[in-house]
Amino acid sequence: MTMLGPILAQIAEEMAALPESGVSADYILELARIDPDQFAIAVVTADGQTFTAGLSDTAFTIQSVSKVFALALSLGHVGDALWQRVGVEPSGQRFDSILQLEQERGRPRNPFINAGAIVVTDTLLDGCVPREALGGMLRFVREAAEDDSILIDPAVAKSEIATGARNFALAHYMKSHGNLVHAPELVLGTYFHQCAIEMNVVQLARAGRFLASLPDVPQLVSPERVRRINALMVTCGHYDGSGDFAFRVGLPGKSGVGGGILAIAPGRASIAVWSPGLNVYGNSLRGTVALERLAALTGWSVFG
Ligand SMILES: NC(=O)CC[C@H](N)C(=O)O
Repeated sequence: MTMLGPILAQIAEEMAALPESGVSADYILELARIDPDQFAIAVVTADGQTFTAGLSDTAFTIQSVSKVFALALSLGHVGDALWQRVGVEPSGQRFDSILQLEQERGRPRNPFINAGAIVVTDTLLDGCVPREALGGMLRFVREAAEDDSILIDPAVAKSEIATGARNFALAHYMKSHGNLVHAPELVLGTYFHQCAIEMNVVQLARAGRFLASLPDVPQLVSPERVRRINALMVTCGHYDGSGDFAFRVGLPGKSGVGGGILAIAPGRASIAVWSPGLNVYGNSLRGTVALERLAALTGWSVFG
């Protein structure tokens, strides 16, 4: 799409002029001190072109966007057996809620809330130590992005361990129901490091190409699994804000509390946005508005 350059420039300008930018995540100290007004967007299209606007060189931790890559990897390891331990329904609750876990006997609603992602990471530790599991995860995203420079930010992982009491509560609760095989400390150590994978928007958009089924990119997952991951991104990718995101944007998407969002226009483009200020659901405020504008200006909504 030839007009994409000017469209992205226009969106970046509009985002800078928005009266509000939201608040950076406050429960992870390393994220709390990041300026919430920053903004970047990158779009990789089916013909292999990359378009950007804003701070497209600035790296951020992908946080919960990593749940998409972890899910793809886990399905490769354990296949559909995963769905015995994790559901495929939206939770309608905050990303770190413990509420449904007791009612549903330690089986998380879906793989994109924290509890579900912790189970997914547990499966990645079968037969290996955390270092190896993280190595496998990094290899996967590097291969997806065709970029070996992608790394983990250890300071953010460490900072999250320091304030991770809620995630420890979720892990221990699931362990009590037999839905965690490995020790909570090992699973969460791995999970926090996977959340601290650092990328800029170009790297993230490239890493998402396999989900958009773009031609001539590494196809790391079968078409059937790509379809299902996209379905879960629509229904669960933004926690209790998933309905709002589908309504406003109309693309499969996954957000992270670092302010990144990966959005997929199937067959057309892989899109990454970043703006650290969050809305009430804990999803990037300007990132969501930017995607809403992009979908409106391109007509890329999957709902026509
Ligand atoms: N929404 C998110 O991005 C949450 C990820 C974050 N690492 C956490 O576990 O709290």
